[in-house]
Amino acid sequence: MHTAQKITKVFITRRIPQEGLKILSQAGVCKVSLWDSDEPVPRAELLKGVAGAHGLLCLLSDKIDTEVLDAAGPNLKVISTLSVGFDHMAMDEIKKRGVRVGYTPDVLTDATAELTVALLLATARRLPEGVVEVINGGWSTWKPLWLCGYGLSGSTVGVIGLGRIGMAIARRLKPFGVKKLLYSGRTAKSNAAEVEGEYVPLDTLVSESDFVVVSCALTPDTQGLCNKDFFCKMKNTAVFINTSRGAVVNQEDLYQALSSGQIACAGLDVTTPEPLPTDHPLLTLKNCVVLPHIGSATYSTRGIMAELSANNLLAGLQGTDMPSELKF
Ligand SMILES: O=C(O)[C@H](O)CO
Repeated sequence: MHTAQKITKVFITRRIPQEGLKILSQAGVCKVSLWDSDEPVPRAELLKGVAGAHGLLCLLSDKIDTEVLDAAGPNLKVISTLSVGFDHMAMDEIKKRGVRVGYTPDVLTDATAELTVALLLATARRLPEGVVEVINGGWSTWKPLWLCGYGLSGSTVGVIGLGRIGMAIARRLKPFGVKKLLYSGRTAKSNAAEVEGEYVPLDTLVSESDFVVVSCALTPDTQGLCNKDFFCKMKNTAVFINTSRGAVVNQEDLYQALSSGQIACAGLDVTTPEPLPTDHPLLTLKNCVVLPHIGSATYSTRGIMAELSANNLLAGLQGTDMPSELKF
């Protein structure tokens, strides 16, 4: 008599790079169903797809809350997110249910730091405005006072959150001739000496920096951190950059700060919501550069993220050590 073999089920919430899918199919230990689209899985399909799954591979844009966990049911052993951020998941509920979580730190640090530097320079030196002027005929001649911006040489840069990505940003900015590098966060960092980083209270960072770069995780402590009070303390000539999570910023307050000249300009790779509606007031401002959350978007980084999230998932299914397990 045959005993029916228990099938290990995995649900993947989006089309992901082939590198990850290959690892899962070659492992031959699970039956994968995939929401085979570049667009987000509709909620009803997510709830259906996850039902009875042992493993879930999700993205930062999927809200993994009690409803999803209930829909998955008691089989669920592992959630692997294709992201370093995990603010989209109800961690308390996940912990209560004993579900392990994998994520993708380190592998996207360089790409995200690179993008942050690119966004900072594009914003401070007004690159998008310049490109538009060339296209629309606004470039009449070389003009001494036209399209001037702000340079890094001799400046003070303040990094909020000198973690893996914050450090990588600081390392890249220093060679531009940054005079002083301030940072703030929960604790002083022992490796800050490498970038001559000075640990200061947030207020000091905000009021003394020419460039304020937000690189902290979204937590209850950092939600809405960059608000009216914060922007009022910044210099009128200061540049504000956020590549962490949109909800760290109060966008109405940022709009006021930018439109009133309280601060010089802002570059955002993250917003609330994502995507930012095309009629959002921030998009009417010339001194605000908004990117569509592309910090980690290099071909190679996304491939490596997919590999890591597949390996995390397999380890979770098999009860072995994950390459990158989130300890919470
Ligand atoms: O959390 C992450 O992984 C980033 O925001 C995406 O690049």
